[in-house]
Amino acid sequence: MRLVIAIDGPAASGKGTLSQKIAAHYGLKHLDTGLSYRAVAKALLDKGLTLDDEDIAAQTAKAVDLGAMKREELAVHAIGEAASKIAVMPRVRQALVEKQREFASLAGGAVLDGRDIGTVVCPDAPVKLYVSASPEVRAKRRFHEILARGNEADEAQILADIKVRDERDMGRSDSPLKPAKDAHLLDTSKMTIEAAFEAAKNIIDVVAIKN
Ligand SMILES: Nc1ncnc2c1ncn2[C@@H]1O[C@H](COP(=O)(O)OP(=O)(O)O)[C@@H](O)[C@H]1O
Ligand SMILES: Nc1ccn([C@@H]2O[C@H](COP(=O)(O)OP(=O)(O)O)[C@@H](O)[C@H]2O)c(=O)n1
Repeated sequence: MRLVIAIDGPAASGKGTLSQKIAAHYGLKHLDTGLSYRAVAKALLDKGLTLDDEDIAAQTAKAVDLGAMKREELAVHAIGEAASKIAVMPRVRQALVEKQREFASLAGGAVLDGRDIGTVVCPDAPVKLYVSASPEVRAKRRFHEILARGNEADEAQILADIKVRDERDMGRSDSPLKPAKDAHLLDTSKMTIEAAFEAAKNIIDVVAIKN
């Protein structure tokens, strides 16, 4: 069966963790589309280039190789912030969405996670999940994630940054973050990773049986 699973949600809601578990369980490839926006931002920052020139950002986006993106290099907090700034640019999105759709058309199906997978990248996906959690819970998760990597972090600052990023991601005119009309909503605020995975599996299995 060719199963495409679209997973969207705000920063640190747990969509990446859930996507990896779902991909492993169903034997599907996984693409974290956030990394592609982060790769553009990092390339610009590394070269000391401005984040607000759409021509330069779009050229950089065209050169992104989805197969070469490394989470360890791109998971830095500041790169996430910069990514959401270049992600408002339509021509950056166009270049990256083209590559993401190509990935989604992989023979055996795939799991993609991001902000616009169910609404723009794969609007025909048979399974769409919208993963959320309160800003406070998400800030705490990201805070512990940074500490676990051996780095220092300020939880209040992370919460403030998450709120600004939510506003930017939900408020932009091109492909704003929102649940697709046919998305299943999964609020993980009070769920463990395992409980969120079980809830997602129950939703996906119903679709998988029908197909
Ligand atoms: N349901 C959950 N309960 C507790 N921690 C979680 C849960 N889901 C994810 N996490 C943790 O929260 C952090 C952010 O999760 P991640 O999957 O990277 O979020 P996103 O991809 O939405 O940014 C990670 O450290 C992850 O282990
Ligand atoms: N499909 C996507 C994925 C990410 N993005 C942008 O890229 C930024 C970083 O995404 P990410 O998924 O890596 O961020 P986290 O949720 O891991 O913090 C987001 O804040 C969005 O602005 C997007 O616009 N569309």
